[in-house]
Amino acid sequence: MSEQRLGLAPARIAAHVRAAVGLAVGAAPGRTAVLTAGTLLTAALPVAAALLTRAVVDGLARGATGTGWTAAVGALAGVGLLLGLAPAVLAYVRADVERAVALLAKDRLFRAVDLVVGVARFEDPEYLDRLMLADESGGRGPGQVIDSAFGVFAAVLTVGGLVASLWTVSPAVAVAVLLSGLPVLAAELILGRERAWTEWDISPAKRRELFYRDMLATEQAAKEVRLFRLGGFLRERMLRERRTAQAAEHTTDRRAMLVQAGLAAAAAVVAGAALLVVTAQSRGGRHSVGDIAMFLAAVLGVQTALATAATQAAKAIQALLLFDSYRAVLADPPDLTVPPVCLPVPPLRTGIELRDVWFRYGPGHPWVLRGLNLTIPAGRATALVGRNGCGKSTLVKLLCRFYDPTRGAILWDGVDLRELDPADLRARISAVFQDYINYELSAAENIGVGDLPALDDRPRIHAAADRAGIHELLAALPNGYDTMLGRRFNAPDAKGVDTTGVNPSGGQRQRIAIARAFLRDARDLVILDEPSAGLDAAAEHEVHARLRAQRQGLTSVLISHRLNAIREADEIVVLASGAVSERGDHESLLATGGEYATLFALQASGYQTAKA
Ligand SMILES: Nc1ncnc2c1ncn2[C@@H]1O[C@H](COP(=O)(O)OP(=O)(O)OP(=O)(O)O)[C@@H](O)[C@H]1O
Repeated sequence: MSEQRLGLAPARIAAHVRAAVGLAVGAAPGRTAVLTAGTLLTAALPVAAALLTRAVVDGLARGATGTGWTAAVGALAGVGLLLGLAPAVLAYVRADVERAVALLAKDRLFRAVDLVVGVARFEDPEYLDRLMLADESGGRGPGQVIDSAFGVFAAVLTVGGLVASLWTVSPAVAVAVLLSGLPVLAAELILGRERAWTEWDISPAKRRELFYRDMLATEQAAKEVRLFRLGGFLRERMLRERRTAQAAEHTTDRRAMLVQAGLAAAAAVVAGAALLVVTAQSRGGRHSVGDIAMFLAAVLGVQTALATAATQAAKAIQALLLFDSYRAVLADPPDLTVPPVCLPVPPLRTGIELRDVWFRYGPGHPWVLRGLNLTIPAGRATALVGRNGCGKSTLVKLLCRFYDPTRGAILWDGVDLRELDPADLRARISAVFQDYINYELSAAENIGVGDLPALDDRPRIHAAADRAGIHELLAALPNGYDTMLGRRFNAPDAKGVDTTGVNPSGGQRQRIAIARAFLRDARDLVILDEPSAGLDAAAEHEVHARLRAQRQGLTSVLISHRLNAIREADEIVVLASGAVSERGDHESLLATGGEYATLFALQASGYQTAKA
């Protein structure tokens, strides 16, 4: 990923800082103000301590014990108290601001993700890497940027104050001590950038590690992992990714340690030399004891503050570079073009036309559809059949505008899908996809997510479940429709007692997915991509009877490898080599004696052999 490395143009940094401050102010304005004031106050404390130390020590040397001196002692004690209290209080406020910022950042990030129109972006490893970094840095990044910016600001104030105090003792020493801190600052900035690059570089390894981890510890994979004895293999792969990430981190840490140790030694030499110079001068009576005491406190303070400024600046740079991923995801251009003003999506009247549609999943991918021409007439059932991989599901994904055709067009009553609002278009479609989702939610929610406004509408949910032939089973679950489907999480029952969920069978899950689609009734287009593959023969018959009733008057696209299930479709379309190879109703296709007739005869003979 190194070619993707992020730059550090000042204008970009300024924009990121503004965005981070905007996030903090938006998330927690009052607490951000408290944090700002507190940080500035804390920055002034070391300077006050150094000046007060001089006053107290000089007073002592003069034998002064009056109210002025006592006040200075009291003030020094007060500053000491504040210096002790401030870190704890500021840490508390800072953590609070960071939590608020993390929440707002996550909200904004996943709103942006939700605005992605198609699905290709979720198949793009670069985007997924960036999203992972954005999620991580969006949470801690803005807080860290602000925190570090404050840290740098506070340290610069401290350094300024202390250097001014040093100047009164020895301008040359003040300049030398200040200059000795500059290499530290430069080195830390470079190290901060390297750390960000390292995080960027290891993000693919981290994502792969997460994948192996999921394989090792999720129910879906547990069966195959055990049967194939994959535990050791997957664990080794997971650790390999971890080792790769750790090796990169180790290299960066070692470089940081060497640079920091070298610079710390140089700073100590400068401090020692300065001390020699000033003590030599004080022998000549040029400096008071208080000057020396303040000088010692100031040299130490300047070096500590410079080191802090450098560390904070490095953290800020690191956070800014990672924050870049966050802002990049937020600013991503649309994946599919949507016109600024979309045409409304009217109810389907004549039909959907695929006109010379060519499609492949990317420039390096083979063509899936090659000049496909097809009309899906309104109010009729169209079945798509064809061998594995011939493009049936791809066609369905294009109808939902999850991708755009690479060439050609898809027209909804004559209007190109690209002219329509994708959300409006999808609101007119009901679908059971081949790879439907099993939500780790309650039974009612598993159906209700098909039409969110109906999430709490139990009569409608029950009716949809009934039509999918699953109502009785769901009603009889331990907590009825409130039973959790899936066993990953506990779910409290009506009395608040934690209960584990249930695991429906494959066919039952399929009926639940069908119920979800039924809940979206009154849609213009119903897509059923292999809706009955997991059902037994009796269930298949029953569900298809219900599907036919559901489809009546609606436009439907039905995909199935069980040709018996789609023989009653108004039109059967056979896809081969990315185009339509045959079309007609069941009888006419059988009469033609082509691919469909061959496949149908094969399946029928299979049933007859099984019967015999
Ligand atoms: N997201 C994707 N990225 C890249 N290639 C894909 C993607 N989805 C499908 N393909 C490829 O596109 C081709 C068509 O796949 P598609 O799923 O449309 O076939 P299908 O006719 O539905 O097959 P099946 O009968 O097995 O379900 C296949 O070669 C497949 O490998």
